[in-house]
Amino acid sequence: MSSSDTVSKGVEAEGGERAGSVRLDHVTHRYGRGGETVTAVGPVDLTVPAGEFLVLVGASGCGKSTLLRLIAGFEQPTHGTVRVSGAAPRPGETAGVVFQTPRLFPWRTVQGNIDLALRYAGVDRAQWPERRAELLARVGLEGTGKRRVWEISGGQQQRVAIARALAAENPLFLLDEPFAALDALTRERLQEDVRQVTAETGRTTVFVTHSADEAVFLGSRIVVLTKSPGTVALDLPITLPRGAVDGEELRESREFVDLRAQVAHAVKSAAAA
Ligand SMILES: Nc1ncnc2c1ncn2[C@@H]1O[C@H](COP(=O)(O)OP(=O)(O)OP(=O)(O)O)[C@@H](O)[C@H]1O
Repeated sequence: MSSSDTVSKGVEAEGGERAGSVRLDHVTHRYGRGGETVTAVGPVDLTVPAGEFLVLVGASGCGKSTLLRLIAGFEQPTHGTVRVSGAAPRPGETAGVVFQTPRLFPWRTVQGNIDLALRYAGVDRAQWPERRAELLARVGLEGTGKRRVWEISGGQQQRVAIARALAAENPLFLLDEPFAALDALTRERLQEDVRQVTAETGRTTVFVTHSADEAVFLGSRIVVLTKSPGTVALDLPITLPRGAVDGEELRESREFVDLRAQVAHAVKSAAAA
């Protein structure tokens, strides 16, 4: 692992907060103005310590993406405050973000997409080849740099999106249902990759999903939201082993199966309440 990989370990940010920590104080978000408004989330109080892998789970429309967008700084809370590393989040700077679809530049090559992210992150051009190779290797895409985006599969495109989000080395990594459109096998493979990447780099991660299985496999903590406007229905630490593990073995373990059932039940109850 290169020194640049350990992005958040021991780094202090504003106000003595550790880089990558997230804090939501009494956050509510309402879309629209005047007569037509939708309260999407809140009130939510949530503290995510640096290095944690938090998974937000809940029924469709409960406000998961809205919470993620608030943490990324894409939206401002209607009430309350959001802090990342002790400061207000800045869109495009605070976090690496991966969306449900890869959102790559289709006319560029794989490496062209990565290079754009490196440029945006202010990485010295002389370092691009090394950093690019490192990022592509990290997501298992060695040797694909010169291919066009349309010449690689959907799963590979999402790997490029992950590499791009890691390029800036921010201590916070946000993923909004990144594997929802992929087949089951690719999805499981990418889950293992994300689990490994985040464990190795120590990044704080907030991951949105509908899937109890995905949540338990990935998270060191799971927050289940109530139906809209989403509030915290369940806040559950996950104590499964986090290092290098055999994914299949983990999924078959008694503890995993029990936790998955507990989370699935909580999601169902929260949606019905
Ligand atoms: N830009 C917007 N303008 C108005 N309402 C919005 C907007 N974005 C989301 N909403 C509404 O806010 C609520 C929460 O939406 P959000 O997308 O955060 O939920 P979600 O849990 O991520 O849903 P899904 O799992 O279906 O993606 C929903 O009622 C949705 O219709």
